[in-house]
Amino acid sequence: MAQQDCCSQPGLMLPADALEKMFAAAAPLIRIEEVALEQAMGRVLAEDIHSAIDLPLFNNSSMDGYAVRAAEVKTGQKMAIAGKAFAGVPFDGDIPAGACVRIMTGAPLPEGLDAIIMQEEANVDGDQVSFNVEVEPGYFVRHRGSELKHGQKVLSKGTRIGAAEVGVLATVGHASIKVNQPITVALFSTGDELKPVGDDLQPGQIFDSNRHALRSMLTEMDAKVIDLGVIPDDLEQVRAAFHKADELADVVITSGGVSVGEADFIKIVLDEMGQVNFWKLAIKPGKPFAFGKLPNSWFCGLPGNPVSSMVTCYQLVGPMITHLSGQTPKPAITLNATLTDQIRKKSGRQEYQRGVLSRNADGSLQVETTGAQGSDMTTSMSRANCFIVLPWDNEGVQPGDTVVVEPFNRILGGW
Ligand SMILES: Nc1nc2c(c(=O)[nH]1)N[C@H]1C(S)=C(S)[C@@H](COP(=O)(O)OP(=O)(O)OC[C@H]3O[C@@H](n4cnc5c(N)ncnc54)[C@H](O)[C@@H]3O)O[C@H]1N2
Ligand code: MOO
Repeated sequence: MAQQDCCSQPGLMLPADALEKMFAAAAPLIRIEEVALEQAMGRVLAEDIHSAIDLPLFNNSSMDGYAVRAAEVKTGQKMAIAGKAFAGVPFDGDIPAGACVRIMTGAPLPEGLDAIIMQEEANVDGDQVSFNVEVEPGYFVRHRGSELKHGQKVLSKGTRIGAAEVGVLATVGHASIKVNQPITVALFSTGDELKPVGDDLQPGQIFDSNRHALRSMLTEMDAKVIDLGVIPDDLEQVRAAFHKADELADVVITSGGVSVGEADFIKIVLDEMGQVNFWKLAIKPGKPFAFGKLPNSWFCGLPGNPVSSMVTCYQLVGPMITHLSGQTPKPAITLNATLTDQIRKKSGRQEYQRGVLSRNADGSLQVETTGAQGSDMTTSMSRANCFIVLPWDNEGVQPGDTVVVEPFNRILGGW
């Protein structure tokens, strides 16, 4: 806060301060339900998960080969093969002294044997085998409980369940789990100029692209999106859309009409129906972002310029949805990279330039901008794989300067 008091635009917050205010205003919406493992992907755990079993559940072989008593193996000396052990079909016969068991990967280690010799080191001769190596007890054995003990915590409440977590849940035998209900978002675009994609365009009209891009981003945030379409620049219709959205969802998100123009009704209706917590931030693009409270929901008003709407959705709505969903946030990864081109900038707003991050032949990271950075240029987003983040007090950077980059996460098609 001290920074912006000094030099950024008076009264305008930086994104980190805005997020702090949003999180302080809105408590997580914890509504627990039980879902089957098949429906768990993308949900947030409402409980700690403990393993119901030791893992591995039994001593088993990590190689195809021969199970032996390590002390009995002498290089080149023949041993009798007492039988076979397969994954799912254990060997349960007697194993005379000096004998071994043919074993496959994942098969339970027969009682009394303590090591595995891989088959590449074995020389089979009828029902006997000799080995090229001698081994210690435990060799190529995966021991019961070596990964996890029964009752041990494997996943924490607040974890977003991704593919790896689904794998863990299945491994430890959880067929269903308690999760938080998804955050519902009602989304609409505003603007007389906006036509549905695919319609014929009259002079001055454009396709409503923001709603599609934002719906896609929100879906990647694991929100349940209620798409309310395009609302014309008409105070009554904007008001009606707000009421409907507020009835339906936890969060209402609009794009457009949030600036200072004569057809910008968003802030007027927010003021009238609820409260404006803040409006305008010291960021570029995305300055006119609005956050507030409606009777039943939280409100985020995104600027109409396509890039501005996506940047504010990523930088502000994303963390807010994570917070509301009860998820433990993962820290954003930032990297230092050498800039290849010049960026002109004035002090006052934190900028999110779109960049392409790559590795040089010498192994160092470099980043170039996607070119012209107009906030109407959607392709500047699709060509990028990162934001080049220039702090509010930066006054331009030159080729060869080190800059901070934020690689896109899955919400923008990244990792
Ligand atoms: N006098 C000022 N004018 C503007 C300011 C300002 O501070 N003073 N801020 C500028 C900035 S920065 C932005 S960002 C925009 C945001 O304005 P709005 O949120 O009111 O957006 P609109 O005026 O409705 O639209 C802006 C632009 O984006 C196009 N648009 C809108 N919705 C969509 C959509 N769903 N799909 C595709 N494109 C969309 C719209 O046609 C306009 O071209 O205000 C500046 N003005
Ligand atoms: O914030 Mo506006 O997004 O600079 O075009």
